[in-house]
Amino acid sequence: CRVKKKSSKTPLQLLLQYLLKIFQKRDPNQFFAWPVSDVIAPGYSSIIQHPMDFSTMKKKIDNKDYLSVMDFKMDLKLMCDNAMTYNRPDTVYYKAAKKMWHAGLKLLTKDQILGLNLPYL
Ligand SMILES: COc1ccc(C(=O)NC2CCC2)cc1-c1cc(C(C)=O)n2cccnc12
Repeated sequence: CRVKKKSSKTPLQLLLQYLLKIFQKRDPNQFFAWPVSDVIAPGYSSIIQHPMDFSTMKKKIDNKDYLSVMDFKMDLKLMCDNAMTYNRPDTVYYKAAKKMWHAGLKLLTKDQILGLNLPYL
């Protein structure tokens, strides 16, 4: 008999998936979509100790690694801080990270989240 794969998501997973999509839309060039490699960014892995990107955040949502929106917000900040550490202020990556973090600060507040019209809130 076929074992039914349990794919139902918890309310937190549904919320974080929704929030992740909002931030990914703000990265049309997909600079934050995948881990940064040493090939495209020389010396990256020796400068950045804790890399983070949207694909890793997606995996963490699916693995239920995030216990709160705050955990998710910390990884968004880590991703942006990494980009503002490795890249100089005049680069597209630094500027994109700065904008991304400001968007994160504005959206990831209790009022903003409770104000989202989501069925599971
Ligand atoms: C997954 O990361 C990437 C993926 C694609 C690109 C990319 O399309 N770059 C083109 C725009 C001018 C070359 C850049 C990056 C990229 C992100 C980053 C970050 C986030 O630091 N980065 C730093 C130095 C050089 N390249 C990058």
